[in-house]
Amino acid sequence: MNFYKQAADILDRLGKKEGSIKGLTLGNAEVTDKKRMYAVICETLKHNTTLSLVLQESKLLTLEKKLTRSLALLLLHDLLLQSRGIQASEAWPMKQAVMRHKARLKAEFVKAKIKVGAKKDGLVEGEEELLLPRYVRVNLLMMTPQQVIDAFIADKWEFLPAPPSPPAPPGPNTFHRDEHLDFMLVFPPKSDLHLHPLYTSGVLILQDKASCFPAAILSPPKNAYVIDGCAAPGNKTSQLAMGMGNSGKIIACDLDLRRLNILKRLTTKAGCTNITALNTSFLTLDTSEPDNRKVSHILLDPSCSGSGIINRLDHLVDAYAEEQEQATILETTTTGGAAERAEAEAKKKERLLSLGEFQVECVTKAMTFPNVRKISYSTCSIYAEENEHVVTTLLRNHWPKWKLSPRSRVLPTWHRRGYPADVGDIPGLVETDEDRAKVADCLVRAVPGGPEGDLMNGFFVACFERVGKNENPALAPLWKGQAIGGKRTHDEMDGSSAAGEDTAPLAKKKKNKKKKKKKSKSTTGSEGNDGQNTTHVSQEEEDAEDAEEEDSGQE
Ligand SMILES: C[S@@+](CC[C@H](N)C(=O)[O-])C[C@H]1O[C@@H](n2cnc3c(N)ncnc32)[C@H](O)[C@@H]1O
Repeated sequence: MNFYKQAADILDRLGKKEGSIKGLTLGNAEVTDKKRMYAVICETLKHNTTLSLVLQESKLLTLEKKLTRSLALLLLHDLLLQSRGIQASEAWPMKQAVMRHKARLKAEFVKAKIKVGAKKDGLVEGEEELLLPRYVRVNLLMMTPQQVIDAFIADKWEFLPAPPSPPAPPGPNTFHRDEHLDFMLVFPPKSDLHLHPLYTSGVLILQDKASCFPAAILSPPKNAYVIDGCAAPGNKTSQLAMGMGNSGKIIACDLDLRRLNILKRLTTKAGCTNITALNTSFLTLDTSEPDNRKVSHILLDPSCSGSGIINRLDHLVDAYAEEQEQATILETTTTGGAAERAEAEAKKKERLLSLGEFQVECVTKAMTFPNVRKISYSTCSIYAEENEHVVTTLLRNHWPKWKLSPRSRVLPTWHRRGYPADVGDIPGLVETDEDRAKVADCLVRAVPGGPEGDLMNGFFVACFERVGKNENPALAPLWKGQAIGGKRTHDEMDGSSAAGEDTAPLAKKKKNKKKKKKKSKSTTGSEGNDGQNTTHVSQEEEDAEDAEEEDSGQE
């Protein structure tokens, strides 16, 4: 099939949410030049607003009836943004259909750029994401934050003693430590550290701040047996290994082999030696297996809608899908449009409910491990259906055997908590607005973007703890009668719950409890970079892209 026709077909399928960019390009057996296809699709989506404006103002689709919207966007992309122009024979009627209007299209493009730029503070499309700071996790297995700070200062970067106030990304060539996570440094938006020797050697890990919350909250002690149930591409797994100083054992499960292979490469690069990667469903793990019986901590970051992600191409796909839908609706009658809209809404609701069911299933499975004491549950979704509603269902089904960790153990200084209005009633446990507020206070949320947002991706974390044998179930919901964010109650400190662990940032952890020493167990394997570098998307870039930013796991 003609390259552009195939690309147009992929754009149409993306618009109908029939797959992900990677799945439909890199993972598509019918595509011959996968890297070029991936690049063209990404670039067209990035410039979609401008190109759509050109399409609209030039009336190209009315003048050239044979062109479809997606094909026109792709051809406009190459005509207007690529120096080599449209890569097709001059005799191809679709190329001719566009070239007939070349002068008009170029003029509309100049106007569209100004219009789009003016709307977005002078930024061109796709760049608003770059207003987010570049968060960098220092890999404590290799260096201390201070060593990294010194290296950047020696490199002529200015170190700010405190984050800007009011919160904003650091200015050009300045950086600072994060105020909530000790191992995190914050750089200006657009900082490209991919070629920095500290990045290439595995010392710096480019990971969104919110994505560091779950492992920091779970905070398994040294020598623990831990499962990362939906682990790939592995940023949180490597953060767990870092916090545990490579002791104990982490079983990292993922259903998707391609993503699991990325996990192996990235955790090997990060110097992690206590990870066993399993290409299997977390839901089918045998809880009676000897290692699984020893598991005390489980991190669950299951597939979700990814609606909180703003610095990935996913949001461009969402915007494109929405625009496609609007374009279709405009072509229908008013009644038809309303019906289509209602259908789209219903589909979205259905999808969220089904994701919510899967997420409840994952945490429920985690609760069946005989010795598990603490489970962190997270999503990069902004929707209550995947967040507060999931937590409500789990508490409804499992209290008083399981409870929520109180705010004092769940990033106590983080300001953004769950939404009380989205916490559901649970007879005997959550019945009043006050109860709802207290449940919500145990939960962590991050609002995507800025300046009203938290300057990171949208995120949600809840932490469940098994109620200890000697605990009074009536006191189990720790928010009942307890000052939120205050000192630990006697009940929390009696050692029978999972409360014994501190939840301070991992870098600060200093324990003097006696611990049995265990040898580090198996590794992630020794797969190195497979060296398939190409002009557009190298393996390294793909891995980094997968791992740097959280994604919906729908790929
Ligand atoms: C949101 S992503 C995880 C991101 C990862 N925690 C990280 O920080 O890099 C969700 C992952 O869950 C995986 N997944 C979905 N269903 C699964 C299952 N039943 N068992 C194991 N993994 C699953 C997907 O393949 C996807 O890689």
